Amino acid sequence: MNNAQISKAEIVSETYQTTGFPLLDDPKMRVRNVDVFYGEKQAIFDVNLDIGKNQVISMIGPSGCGKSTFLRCLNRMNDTIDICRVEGELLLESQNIYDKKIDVVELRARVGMVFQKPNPFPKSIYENVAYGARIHGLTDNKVQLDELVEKSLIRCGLWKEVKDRLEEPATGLSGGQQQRLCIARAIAVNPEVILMDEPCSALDPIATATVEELIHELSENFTICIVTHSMQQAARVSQRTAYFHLGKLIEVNDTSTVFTNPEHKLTEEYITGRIG
Ligand SMILES: Nc1ncnc2c1ncn2[C@@H]1O[C@H](COP(=O)(O)OP(=O)(O)OP(=O)(O)O)[C@@H](O)[C@H]1O
Repeated sequence: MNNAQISKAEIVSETYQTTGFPLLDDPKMRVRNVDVFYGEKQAIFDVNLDIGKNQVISMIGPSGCGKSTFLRCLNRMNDTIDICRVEGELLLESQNIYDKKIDVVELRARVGMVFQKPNPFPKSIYENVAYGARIHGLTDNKVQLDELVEKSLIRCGLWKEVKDRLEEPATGLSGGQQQRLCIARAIAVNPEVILMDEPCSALDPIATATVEELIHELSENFTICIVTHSMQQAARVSQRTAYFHLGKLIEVNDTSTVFTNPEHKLTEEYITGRIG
């Protein structure tokens, strides 16, 4: 066992009684005592959370409560912000993703990310999907790469719409198509977890419905963490919901429980519209 791993005994010895928060059997990711700082200012306070395998978990809460900051911890995207410092333990399976030995490029292939605004590369539709597979050496030849591009686009429901224009610039697609292309790009490298930061906020209701359906389908094979401002969206797409307030994780539970029978007064105030 190297330093990047915590022992099985340590994990097994955790219980709701010793931790004070709900634990899952065999979670995909474990977050323990995580604090995040921007310079002197603390944005996340002692967050503990288990993220279930092949589940969708939503992060909700008022603007500025730290949802995106927390999401970005899960694939070390915060490393790209100079003044940001993350403390605590974040495990993917049993590997500490903040260990010095971790290759961040590899980590971000395992824990992919889809952003608020669709951000295709200024390249062709084909190249957008093929790019990651190429840099990670996932295919041996052009035929395999073509197959991977096709499979990824089919999984995102985009193949029929783009198969005759694969060499055209991705920026020529509609916003909703671009976002599905970004999801195809993320899944082409076969990630285990996909992080989505308000993936539908720039989309119209029809494109939103398509992406939500896609999230539902993808959750059969991937673990998905989604930040959303829309409680309806959280209710539609996720099995679990985490409510954040002023940098603290106030409550995490089955989505239906959070929305119908929240444990904490702050959660109730938020879902009933008294905190905005
Ligand atoms: N790059 C940064 N530098 C300094 N402070 C930041 C930075 N990014 C976020 N913050 C601060 O961290 C806190 C949490 O912000 P964050 O964007 O994570 O919240 P959020 O819940 O995702 O908000 P929103 O719903 O408005 O997107 C806020 O006080 C914000 O001002």
